[in-house]
Amino acid sequence: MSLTQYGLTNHTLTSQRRSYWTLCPQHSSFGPPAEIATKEAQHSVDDSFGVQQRTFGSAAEPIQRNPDYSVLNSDDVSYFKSILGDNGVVQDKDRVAVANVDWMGKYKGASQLLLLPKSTNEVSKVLAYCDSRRLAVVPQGGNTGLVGGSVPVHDEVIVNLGGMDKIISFDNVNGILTCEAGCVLENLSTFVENEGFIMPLDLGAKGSCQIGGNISTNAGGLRFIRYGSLHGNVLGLEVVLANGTVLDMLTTLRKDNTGYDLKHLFVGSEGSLGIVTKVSILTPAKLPSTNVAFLSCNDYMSCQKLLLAARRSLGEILSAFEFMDRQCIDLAMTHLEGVHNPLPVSPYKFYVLIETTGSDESYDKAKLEAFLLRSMEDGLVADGVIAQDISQASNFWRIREGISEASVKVGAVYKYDLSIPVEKLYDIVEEMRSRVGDTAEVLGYGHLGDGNLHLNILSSKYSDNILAQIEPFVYEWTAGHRGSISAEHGLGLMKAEKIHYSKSPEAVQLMASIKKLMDPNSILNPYKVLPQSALSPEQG
Ligand SMILES: O=C(O)CC[C@@H](O)C(=O)O
Ligand SMILES: [Zn+2]
Repeated sequence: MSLTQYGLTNHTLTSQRRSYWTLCPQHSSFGPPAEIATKEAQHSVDDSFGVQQRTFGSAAEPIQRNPDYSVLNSDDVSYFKSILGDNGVVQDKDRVAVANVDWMGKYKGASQLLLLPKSTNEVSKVLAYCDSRRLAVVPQGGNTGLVGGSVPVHDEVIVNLGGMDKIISFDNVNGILTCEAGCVLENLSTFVENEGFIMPLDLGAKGSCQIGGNISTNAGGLRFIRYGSLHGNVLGLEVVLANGTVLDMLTTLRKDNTGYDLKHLFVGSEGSLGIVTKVSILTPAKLPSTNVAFLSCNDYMSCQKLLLAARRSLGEILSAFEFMDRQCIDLAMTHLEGVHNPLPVSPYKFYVLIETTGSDESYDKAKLEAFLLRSMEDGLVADGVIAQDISQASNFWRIREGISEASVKVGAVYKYDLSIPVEKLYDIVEEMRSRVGDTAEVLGYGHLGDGNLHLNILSSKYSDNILAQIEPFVYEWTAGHRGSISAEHGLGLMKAEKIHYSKSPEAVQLMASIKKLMDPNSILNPYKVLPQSALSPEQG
């Protein structure tokens, strides 16, 4: 038995990951890619503003607009212009339309106003005003989310942070970056790499997503297995609260046990408690040797065993362990340009991408090669290839990172982002396949090393029938296995009413109390994260 392509050249694969979701050319620092934004309109029910929209992928009836919110008027617009200037207040229908819709074309609001603040002070003035007028606000970063969290549901004012994109400082002794929230992740990556460091997170949307949005959604991504979550890597934040108060928690200290660590409230609360305006984040040292292998396995049990073996054999140099089923590879080959299957000889059931990153090139290579040969001898790996150069490594990553992008090209996609104990993780994919039969294609992939499954169900168009096969089954099954219905994408609009599948009534009630304390007029990102019933005035 041997690897299809075996042996590494002297290439060191350091910056092999390119960005696949690019900046929106029209708006340079925010919004989904323009071609996606245009295509999105095909799925929307109604393109006109001010009409209640129905969003797809949720079995629930459309959420009614809360009549307690004020309706935007011309005095409001004049006030915003006095704070942000004419360029910071966008009413142009085409530009607002881009910000109203998520990149999948699934969630679409009816806002008539997009605000582009350039400083914390401007965000503070905008929020203080909106709070006093009770105008609802949706904070927005790169708008690459998957749960409808970053677009309005009705006529909320959109506050996009893309204009706040300055790097404030970099401590190159400790690797601590301080920057504004609107910095695009890929730009930060390039910046810190030039200083000899890397960002602790990496995701397919890096070319558009912004660090403030990453923090607000507690984005996980491809480096989680090695560097852990943003709760660990974010050292400090500056946040503007709903009433305009600026909360300065922008510490760069590694250790600080003075009272409650409030920053954690804003990591993952999806802009519902405040708007993140500045960030300090720990960046790990960039290591000189990176290797990427693309492998196939005949069954899911082998993938699991391979993960355990990788943890044991590769230890600290393991930096990614991603898996995808055959359906994902087929999808990627059909819809992504310029990629090829590195293992085309026979179709396997599962594919695994393993990356190692370390400081000793010959040691790292030898370790990975020995591990792969042993895994083949043990029957865990059916076939495999180690990237010989940067372009091969890019191709491997392009396949894995491109699945999400390819999935929206089919027509309709129902996306679920689940944490499930690894030994059960693929069971739900198979059960889902037998439920939907040939009415939809079911894909399973994700961050196996973190127990995070991305379950995508694809069909040519959205249908209530298919949705009824999926929900509530997917949530009940996950809850029954003590999993999480949102591993890394957040709850947004899609799952706000489903939180009870993963959190106890007491926990939801405490969250609602925190929300009411911090945003008593409920202006920040309404209809998202928490169920409407928990936030009603009668509750608490
Ligand atoms: O689109 C999805 O379902 C997953 C997106 C992203 O989290 C990924 O890991 O590729
Ligand atoms: Zn993911």
